[in-house]
Amino acid sequence: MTKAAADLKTEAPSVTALPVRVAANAPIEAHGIARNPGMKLDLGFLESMRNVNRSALERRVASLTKRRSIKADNQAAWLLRSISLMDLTTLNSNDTDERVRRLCAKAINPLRADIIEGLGLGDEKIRPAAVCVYHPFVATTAEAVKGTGIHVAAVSTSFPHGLAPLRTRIQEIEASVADGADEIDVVIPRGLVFGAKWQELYDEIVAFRAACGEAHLKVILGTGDLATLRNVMLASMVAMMAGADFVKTSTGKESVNATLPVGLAMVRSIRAYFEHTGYLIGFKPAGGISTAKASLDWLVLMKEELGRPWLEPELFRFGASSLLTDIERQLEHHLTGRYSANHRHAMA
Ligand SMILES: O=C[C@H](O)COP(=O)(O)O
Repeated sequence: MTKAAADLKTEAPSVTALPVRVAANAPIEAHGIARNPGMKLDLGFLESMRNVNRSALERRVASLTKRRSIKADNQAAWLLRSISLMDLTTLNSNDTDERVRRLCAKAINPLRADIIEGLGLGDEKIRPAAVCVYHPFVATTAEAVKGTGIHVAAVSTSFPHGLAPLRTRIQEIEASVADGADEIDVVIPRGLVFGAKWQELYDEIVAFRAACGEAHLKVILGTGDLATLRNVMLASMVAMMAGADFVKTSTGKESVNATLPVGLAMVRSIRAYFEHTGYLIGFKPAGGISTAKASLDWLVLMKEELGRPWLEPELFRFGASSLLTDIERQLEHHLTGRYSANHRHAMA
């Protein structure tokens, strides 16, 4: 077994090997993580959330990404982990069933045979956690990944702006679930945050969660639109109180997508919610994460701020359309010392 393959095993904590503090206090079930049931909207708790110190968050991010970088020797294992934490995404106006089928084929076999062999992965299946598509491609995706363990994620609720009537947005969720989506990424109407309409936002997300049924709910905040980090933290908290399984940064369509300081603000909200309720909420940075190095920075942030459980697909995902290409190139470089052209790592 090569070092990368061995590291993959040692770097692969299971949810049964959680840090004591979490295992002792949180409702971790034998077969996974207890689903967040949500709670009543607690405006007093929101009020008690302190103002966010942006420069302190930026300093923390700088120290995490500079001083706690992953050693070169371990990078291959961590990059393999980044693949397994990925929602491999296509959200383009020119998506077609054929493109989506090709993307699913890539998800099922994300690495070239020579890279798998070079890393000594043997039968170890390294695959993205989910394929993420628009509603019209849910059925195609569900059919293409059937039996592989890859989840089917649909962006929903009038993505990316969330401005259709509520009933329409709920029907969209129901339609995606009926077509085979087991994860639903909803967007919030940003105006509800600007207007501090927390009750309305909470009620909408509760309705989204009900429409999801067993499908897991990821709530996209559109953080690049939210103007302040305090808005980001408050919107994250309302989403979790309303029963979100994950909070997600961005649609990939805002002018500013996932940034580490915003991610840190959301991660701190996840910690506050955990301390308040005992429930572990997932985090999905998405939009503009396209380099292997960026993915490692996010993993360092998660490990240092929330701990090992958030390096599992149950609690962490990258939403990314082109990250896999760069990771494959970096793995090839790790093996050969050379970079190949992007076209050798075709996506779809
Ligand atoms: O949810 C995922 C994002 O839309 C993907 O954004 P990206 O194309 O910038 O990777």
